[in-house]
Amino acid sequence: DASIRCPFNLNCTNNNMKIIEIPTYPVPIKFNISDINYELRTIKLSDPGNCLPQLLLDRNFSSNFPFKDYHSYEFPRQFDVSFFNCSSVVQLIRSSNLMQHHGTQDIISCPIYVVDSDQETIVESDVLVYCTKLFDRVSPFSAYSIQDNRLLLTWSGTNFDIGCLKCKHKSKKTTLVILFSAGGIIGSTLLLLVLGTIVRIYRYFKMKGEDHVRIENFLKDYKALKPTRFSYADIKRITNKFKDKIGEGAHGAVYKGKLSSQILVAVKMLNNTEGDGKEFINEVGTMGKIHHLNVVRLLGFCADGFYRGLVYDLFPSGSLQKFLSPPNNKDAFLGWDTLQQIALGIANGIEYLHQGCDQRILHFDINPHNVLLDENFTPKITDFGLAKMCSKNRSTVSMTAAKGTLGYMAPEVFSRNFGNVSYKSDIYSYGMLLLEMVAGRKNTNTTTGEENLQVLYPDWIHDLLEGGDIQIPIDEEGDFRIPKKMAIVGLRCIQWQPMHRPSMKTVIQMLQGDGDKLKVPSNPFGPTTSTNSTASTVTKRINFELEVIQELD
Ligand SMILES: Nc1ncnc2c1ncn2[C@@H]1O[C@H](COP(=O)(O)OP(=O)(O)OP(=O)(O)O)[C@@H](O)[C@H]1O
Repeated sequence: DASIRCPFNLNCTNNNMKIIEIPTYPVPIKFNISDINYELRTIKLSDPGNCLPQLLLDRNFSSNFPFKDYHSYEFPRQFDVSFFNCSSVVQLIRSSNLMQHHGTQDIISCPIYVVDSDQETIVESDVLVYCTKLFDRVSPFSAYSIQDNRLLLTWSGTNFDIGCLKCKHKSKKTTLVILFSAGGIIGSTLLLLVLGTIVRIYRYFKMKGEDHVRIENFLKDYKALKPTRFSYADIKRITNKFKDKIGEGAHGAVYKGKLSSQILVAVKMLNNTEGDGKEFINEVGTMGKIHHLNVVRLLGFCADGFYRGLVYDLFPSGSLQKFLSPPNNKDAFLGWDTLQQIALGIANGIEYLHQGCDQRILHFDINPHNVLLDENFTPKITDFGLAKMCSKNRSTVSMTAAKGTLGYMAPEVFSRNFGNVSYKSDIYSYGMLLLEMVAGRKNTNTTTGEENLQVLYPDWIHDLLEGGDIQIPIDEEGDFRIPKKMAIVGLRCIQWQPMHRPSMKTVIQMLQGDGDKLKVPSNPFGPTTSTNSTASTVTKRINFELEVIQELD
């Protein structure tokens, strides 16, 4: 009766064995049926693998188990049994050559032994000399039945009858006719279903695969985003004992190195005698938070005793300074399109520092040494030792010391007479950098010796813009539009009054436009101004004390 759920399945094997499959946890259990006696209501079961204890070892029998042990008198009766692992016996017997005498083949194929838990010894023959107890169990079968591989079970309720029948096969012809008529429809439906399922499974695993890759990449990036702390020993290993020096800055030497992940890095070791570590804290604190295409990534740092180091991505092309080519050096000239892209990249980086983070970051040392270029000439702003974080709501910052590099330092940073220190001070430095990119040379006069360098107002730019005879690097196309645009933007950025300088957002818009409508700002020194009439002072980065300026814009 289809409405009655059968608590077991019966099957026949090819060699006429009757198999009963009964649900158990975690997988169903299968027995051979050796005999059924309807008068006594007994069924004899055995393990096809001839190792019933092993078969029962991992199974749990629910209360719905359809049979009970014939040896039990009340229902439901449970037996306390103990399982033993006697596999070590086999080795013992093997080594003592007792195996053949005692026919130990059965023991080898079935090393698990079951006894009633209250039985004191399990040694029944001299074959079993040593076993390890596995565990005690409550079992629906007695130890005696299990160990004999013969379960004699009984049932309550209606009788059932089983036997193995030979299935009659229909003739091939009939089968073909049926197959052709019904199979046409069913087959195509099935085919569609199968195809649909395959596509779904494929999509599912593809999506899962993509998810997995996405998560892995995210975790990798997330890990990489946080700067790692290295010990001095790590740094020595990374730089191969400081073997390859690639440069020297005001605060220490820079070495080439390699992380274990094969990533090439630049390691800047700060002079440990210098300062109170403020620049180090500044750089790690600021750069650890910044992630932008146009800002160098701080991969890690070292603060180990007196040693302080910073680990960055390596940019083998070096700094932008190397690519500021004088007009007569055509080989070093990058071309105006590339220079414009570099200018835009730096502007984007500064805009991000000014607007893109929770707090506004003022760099205070934008200059061509502090812009590194990757292999695609993508600029990366670096050197955050002088950077300052401030609230975006405040337009000005207080400052106890002038800081920056001369030639790029805004007048208000140099002297309070020129106005308030603010994000506009970075705009000034950027403007100077732009003009140097146009001219292919520095806006400082080195002819008077290093100790007496002069900062020049680039009034030659006005000559250029007014069509004067001024030398700038020339492209193959001889197109002056880009250098002209960059020059006008540069001039607007270096206005003396911070309020007359544009924001980085405007700078980016101006650089992205074709520049036709850009107005040239007036020359603050007038047409008669000599290049030597502007402020001059020492060239190195200066850091002398000034009054605290608490200005409001
Ligand atoms: N991440 C880097 N990849 C490749 N070269 C680098 C890297 N960082 C610095 N350098 C090179 O190392 C040299 C020294 O750099 P560093 O930033 O210490 O000094 P600087 O910017 O030239 O001067 P200062 O520290 O006074 O501003 C420079 O020539 C620079 O090109």
